[in-house]
Amino acid sequence: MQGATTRHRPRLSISGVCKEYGGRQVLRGVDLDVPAGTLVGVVGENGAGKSTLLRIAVGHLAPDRGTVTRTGAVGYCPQRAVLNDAFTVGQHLRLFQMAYRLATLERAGELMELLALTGCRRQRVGELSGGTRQKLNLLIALMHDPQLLVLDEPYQGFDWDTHQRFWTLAADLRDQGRSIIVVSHLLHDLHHFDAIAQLRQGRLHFEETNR
Ligand SMILES: Nc1ncnc2c1ncn2[C@@H]1O[C@H](COP(=O)(O)OP(=O)(O)OP(=O)(O)O)[C@@H](O)[C@H]1O
Repeated sequence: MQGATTRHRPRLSISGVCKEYGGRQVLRGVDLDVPAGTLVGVVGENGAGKSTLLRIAVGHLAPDRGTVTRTGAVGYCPQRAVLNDAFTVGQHLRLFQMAYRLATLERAGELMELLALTGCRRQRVGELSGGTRQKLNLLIALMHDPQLLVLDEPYQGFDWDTHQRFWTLAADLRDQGRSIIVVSHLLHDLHHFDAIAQLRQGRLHFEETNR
């Protein structure tokens, strides 16, 4: 949260970030600090620049100006899942186990249970429903238990029970001290956030919530 507490050193600190595409300015000086134990919502109209901001936050895209500082491991759930249709769910888990250098898939197994994915382990990703693909996309972002979670509309296509379980999980992770950013379009989800950052005309406008 901008101007928020200095209790904790922010896990993510974005300062004066600007980005344009082909002469069109999308971000015009964005500042955002996300301390440990904070769940921040980023909202805004379609095309406001939310995904652009998150891609810059995780280092997938370079800003034209401004700085981004991150500490600790990052878990990024992109808006569009980057999965290989020919591989099974289990093969994805083993691939990311190597990429994250995890000794075991214990945490992935817990998340599989929580997201009701356990029965899909042997299925090829190309055969999964949209919501189930999205569960795997989220699981891959969380399976290494990162300190900073950057989640771009992570519950697209989730059924209501899974949607509710996602918010319980997000609150637990926040309470354990993780820093979490979630892009959301759903008005009925805004009460879950500690702060809401609205992206308007290339700048973030902050609202505290009653949480
Ligand atoms: N690689 C790119 N090249 C050119 N323009 C882009 C590129 N990526 C995004 N844009 C444009 O930048 C603007 C912001 O896009 P972005 O995807 O960040 O918005 P968003 O707020 O996440 O939108 P949505 O709510 O629809 O997901 C849009 O006008 C989009 O067309």
